Amino acid sequence: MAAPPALELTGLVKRYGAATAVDGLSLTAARGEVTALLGPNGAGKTSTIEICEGFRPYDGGTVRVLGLAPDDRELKPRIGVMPQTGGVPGTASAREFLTLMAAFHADPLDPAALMGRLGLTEHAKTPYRRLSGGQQQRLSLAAALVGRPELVFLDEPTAGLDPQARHATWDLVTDLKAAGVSVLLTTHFMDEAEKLADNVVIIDHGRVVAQGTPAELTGAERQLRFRARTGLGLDELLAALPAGSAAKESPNGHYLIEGDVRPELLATVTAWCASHGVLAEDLRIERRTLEDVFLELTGRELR
Ligand SMILES: Nc1ncnc2c1ncn2[C@@H]1O[C@H](COP(=O)(O)OP(=O)(O)OP(=O)(O)O)[C@@H](O)[C@H]1O
Repeated sequence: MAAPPALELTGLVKRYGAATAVDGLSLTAARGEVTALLGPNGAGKTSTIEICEGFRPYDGGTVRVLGLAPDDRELKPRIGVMPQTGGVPGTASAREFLTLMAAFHADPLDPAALMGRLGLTEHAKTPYRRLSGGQQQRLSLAAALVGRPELVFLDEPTAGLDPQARHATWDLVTDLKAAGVSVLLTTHFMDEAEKLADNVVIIDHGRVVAQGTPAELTGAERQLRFRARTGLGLDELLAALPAGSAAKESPNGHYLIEGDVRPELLATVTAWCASHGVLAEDLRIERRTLEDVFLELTGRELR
């Protein structure tokens, strides 16, 4: 029988008092893939991931992690968890903490090698509370990986990291995937999701608003975008554009022209703007980004 997916959530509901943080969320994360939960602050990403880790009760739906219930004791040694903050005693050094974590596992990675990989060797004896934010983050990541987990949960693994540490973390996630490890990560950096994820699940208000590979979500077509005052009448512009083009304002003040984006189309748009006294700000031709997808789906910016 085929191994169950890394994660299978159906109709997940989580309430905090009267507020519904996760509102019927369903998703499947395949084994050996990197799945990114992408969404703005408060979308329900942390609640979802903590439910999967077995740290939070939930109010409805079903949750299967490697085919098991999240509170199944058999699951603990098979998953690695990097929380958003905390989890390490302030007085423990990186070496002490990782050695302790390694002792809980049957076949752990070598803590010294892992610290080397994550640039923590120099700080091996420093108490956790004296480490910088980025170093604390990397220690949490090391702790999540030391037990050679089959599935790793990374909650905003690069929040607050400098670009170098960010790229080192990305390399590590790529290596995990190459080693066959399944990864579920949360992020509000769309470039992170685009770079790392096989499967992106865009979440807003506790619901899945879109999911697919980055390429499926963004599509291959080029488009033209600009910002200008709200309420430009687009019918006349559309009439001047080649057949099959589309022009819309969504959300207010953000204009999107879709179609066969060639030099002539750009010239038509800029000429129309000039004749209407419109300064097209941030005019750009590009492929859609996940940020654009989010904006179109929700009418809001991701950050
Ligand atoms: N323990 C709690 N008690 C009450 N409300 C909570 C609690 N934890 C989260 N919430 C609320 O639930 C909603 C979802 O929060 P959650 O942390 O899951 O979102 P998130 O997508 O991870 O956001 P962020 O990117 O800011 O971490 C938010 O409105 C938040 O204020």
